Amino acid sequence: MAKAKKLTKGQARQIKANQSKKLRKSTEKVQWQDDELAAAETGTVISRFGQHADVESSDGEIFRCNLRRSITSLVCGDKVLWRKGKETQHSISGVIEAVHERDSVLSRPDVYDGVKHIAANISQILIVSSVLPAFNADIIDRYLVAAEQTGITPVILLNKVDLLDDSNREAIENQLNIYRKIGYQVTYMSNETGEGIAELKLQLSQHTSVFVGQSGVGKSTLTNTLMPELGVVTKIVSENSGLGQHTTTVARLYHFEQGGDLIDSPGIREFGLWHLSPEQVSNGFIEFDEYLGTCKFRDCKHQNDPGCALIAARDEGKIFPERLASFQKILASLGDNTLTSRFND
Ligand SMILES: Nc1nc2c(ncn2[C@@H]2O[C@H](COP(=O)(O)OP(=O)(O)OP(=O)(O)O)[C@@H](O)[C@H]2O)c(=O)[nH]1
Ligand SMILES: [Zn+2]
Repeated sequence: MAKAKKLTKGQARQIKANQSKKLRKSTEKVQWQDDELAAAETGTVISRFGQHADVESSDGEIFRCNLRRSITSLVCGDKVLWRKGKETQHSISGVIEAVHERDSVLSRPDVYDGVKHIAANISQILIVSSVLPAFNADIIDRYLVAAEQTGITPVILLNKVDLLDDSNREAIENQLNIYRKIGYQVTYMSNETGEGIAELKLQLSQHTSVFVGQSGVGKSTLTNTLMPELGVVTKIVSENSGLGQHTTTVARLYHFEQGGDLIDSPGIREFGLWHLSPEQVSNGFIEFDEYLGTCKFRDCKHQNDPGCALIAARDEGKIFPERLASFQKILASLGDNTLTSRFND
């Protein structure tokens, strides 16, 4: 397990730099008055809408808040210092004063800002795969790369195991065993039979999680299985906010009954299909770490290049051929944007 959690030095540095930048920004600009400081409470942003955000107080009440102008970045999952307003105006009942340092942040490329943050303080990314649509290790690898880049622990779920049969079982199990050997946790489950659901509930408690994975693997069904009351909650928030449909497109944090939180939005579900750089792809294959940088040529493309350390490692049985093939395929696909272009516009 330890291996799956490991950050490359570059990733750790980047995360640290981003975090201290963020903290500096949020503390520098806030001029605290003593009475304001005394009245400030800690809360969690459960949803962000334009200039407003819904903050959940420590006792579980939800307050719609304005943001201090000094706050430059605020997303679902952020821990904040906030104050109740003196009176409620236009359903606004508080002010967010400052944002706590983030443990992690999910981001996506953005044409205007370079990078757009979408959710903070996630501690676990669950990559959902399934038997139908057909199990696809290349897509899992893309999600793993994206997850490793954030420093958040990825876990692999195989959903719809009720559809495993003699025609597909062996191939899928072999592939998933590769991930286990690399150090990833893999859970088999089914919304249909309930297999693995109890195990999954345990896995979700103590964490703020997101479900990612290609369309049709069963993310919505799974969310409903775990949170049958979710439909009701979404409806209440939509009605109160007056923002109607928009509320379902922004990220929102939900609590699991048995403990643990889920942050969900269509944007988050597509995480991992966004553009990746060759460096991110290399760092995302964690078991390649010790071989990277040791190829004969510095600009080795790891395809058919002479003296490629990755190819040598594969030939010596030190890395799985399936993973190297997948790595090569992802690298080769970075030029053609068929998978990423619709998320980059
Ligand atoms: N046999 C079987 N079918 C399932 C299971 N879980 C979900 N499904 C079915 O798979 C289909 C797709 O499920 P969704 O939950 O909509 O998938 P999704 O990942 O949310 O898809 P998007 O919303 O497009 O991202 C639905 O018809 C579900 O009923 C399962 O465990 N077994
Ligand atoms: Zn190489």
